Amino acid sequence: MNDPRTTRPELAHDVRIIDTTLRDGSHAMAHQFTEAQVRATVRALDRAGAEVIEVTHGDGLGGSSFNYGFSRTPELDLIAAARDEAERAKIAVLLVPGIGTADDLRRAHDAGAQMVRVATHSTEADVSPQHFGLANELGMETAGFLMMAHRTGPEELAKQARIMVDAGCQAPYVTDSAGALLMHEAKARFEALVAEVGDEAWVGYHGHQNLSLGVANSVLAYEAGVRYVDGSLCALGAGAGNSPTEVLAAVFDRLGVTTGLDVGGLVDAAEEVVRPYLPRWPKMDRNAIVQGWAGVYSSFLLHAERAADRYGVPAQDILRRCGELALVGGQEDMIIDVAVQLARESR
Ligand SMILES: CC[C@H](O)CC(=O)C(=O)O
Ligand SMILES: [Mn+2]
Repeated sequence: MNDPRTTRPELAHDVRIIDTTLRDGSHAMAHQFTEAQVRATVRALDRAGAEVIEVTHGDGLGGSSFNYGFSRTPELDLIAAARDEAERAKIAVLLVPGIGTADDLRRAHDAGAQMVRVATHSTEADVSPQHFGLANELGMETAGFLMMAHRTGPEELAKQARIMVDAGCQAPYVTDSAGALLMHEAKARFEALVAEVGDEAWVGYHGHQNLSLGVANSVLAYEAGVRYVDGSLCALGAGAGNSPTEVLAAVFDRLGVTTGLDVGGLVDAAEEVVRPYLPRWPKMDRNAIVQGWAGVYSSFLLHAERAADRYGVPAQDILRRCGELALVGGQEDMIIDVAVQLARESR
């Protein structure tokens, strides 16, 4: 019988930075990327040495919908455009089982995607095996997001990573979707995953800047044996954004940790390519800080701000209530319920 476990890819550098400007950044762009923006961003990242560039609707394949927000440009067109522009970089897609389907993954692969990151809530890895199986059949590289990792302790998170790796995942991730992990909490999770699967798979870290700890946690991650680290140009991502790719490259360079990235090229890409199309610079404003503080899924930010306008209640109150209710990714429709409830309570 075949061992379903795959071998992890060789690393070209000490750490592999995966850029998610064109996927997590889609949340901050309200999913309005144009093909021209995607092409220009891929070109700049590719020239600056990016090894992997993720391109998908913010909520992953199939995310373009009433619940999550419609894409301006079909994601398959964006994936194909990215593939067309990238001379060296691999194009990755994200898939949340239940939002995206096996057929979405086949179509993304046909459009040029070479890697898939399968994302589940941090206690739900058991919904991922069929997608890892398909990715392995298609010959795609794989990674697995254990989302909202602050809500699951190190030991349980490591067990979830084990489920993913046994299903063919090459790199399970500590995914700090809420940007809530304090440094000691992040470190404990990195160490637990590295101890559990580190002989067979790479461990990854995906950070958000809501409490301004994405870059610091990335350094701790590397020190703990994590080898895939996510970033976004200009931090473009949900909530206060992701760890900025250009800052990660500069910090790792100062530490003597090789990434293969050209810091100057990335700083230029951030300023000259991404900054001009930013609807707003992702930052630690009141609502984003509340997300990190209350442990709320970063992707809820724009949904909560829209509900705040519509129902006349502060977005920060909506977000705090989402935290109290322990809502998870996929429960975006509950944000409206929360806003309606808060509006009633304030009458
Ligand atoms: C599935 C969407 C989500 O944005 C994935 C992610 O980046 C996270 O959980 O932080
Ligand atoms: Mn994210």
